[in-house]
Amino acid sequence: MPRFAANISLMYTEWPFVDRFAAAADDGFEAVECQFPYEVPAETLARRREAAGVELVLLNAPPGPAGARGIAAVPGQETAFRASLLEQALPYAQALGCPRVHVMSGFVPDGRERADVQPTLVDNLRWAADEAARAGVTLLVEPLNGRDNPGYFLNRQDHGHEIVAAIGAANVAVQFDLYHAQIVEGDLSVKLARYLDPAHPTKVGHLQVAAVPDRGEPDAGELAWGHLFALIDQLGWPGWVGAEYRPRAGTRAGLGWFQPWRRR
Ligand SMILES: O=C(O)C(=O)[C@@H](O)CO
Ligand SMILES: [Mg+2]
Repeated sequence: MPRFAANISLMYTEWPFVDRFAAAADDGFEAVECQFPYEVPAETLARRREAAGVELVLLNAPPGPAGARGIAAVPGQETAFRASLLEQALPYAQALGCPRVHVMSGFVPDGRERADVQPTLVDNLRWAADEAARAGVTLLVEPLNGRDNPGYFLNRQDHGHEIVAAIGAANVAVQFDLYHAQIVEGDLSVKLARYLDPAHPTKVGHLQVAAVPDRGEPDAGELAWGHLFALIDQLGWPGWVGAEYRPRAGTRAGLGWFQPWRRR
């Protein structure tokens, strides 16, 4: 049965960030994920995570300068990218026992084409994969929809897998967020079956869900959640499914969808 991790950057915002591990644990989550944890010292978060008895299964590398959505595909930002990985993302992952780091590629700079900047992303991630392997971390690239993120470098699942193939490292994979994938390309059942197949040459390292179009709880909107969760189960997905949504009317009020999947 799918194992869900609460995204404590979008859920549990009624609590201060450090209290969200315990709030999620109280609701039966065995794991959480987060976006950018860097405002709180890693040691504080590690203590709070451990006290709550939940795993942290995913965090994001720093997004870069104000307004940026990552810098890994931005030519000229290589030094900043490497520093952010070595000084922030990997130390936080290690302190928190977090095995996955999502590296955001960023926006295609004005006047450039995707093809021009792709080598920057591939080179940065090849270098980063070696560093992450030493820390026992898998790096993820996530296609985001262009309606919420106009100009973002990576939008499609097949492009994510092309990037992972070009990097050619065992610890780089795609973060398959069904919310973004439905908006950009649809055909989710076929794509889940294709990319979660263990025989597929490039891997998915993490799944995420939210309703479309409102990015609320995975219990409404245009996707058939019963079908999708059963399919993820049938396909034998061994990983986590991040509940990365904005609660419509309070986190606890919206947890009805999770009750059949609670394991504690
Ligand atoms: O927006 C998403 O979807 C994510 O997974 C975030 O990590 C990007 O900030
Ligand atoms: Mg996501």
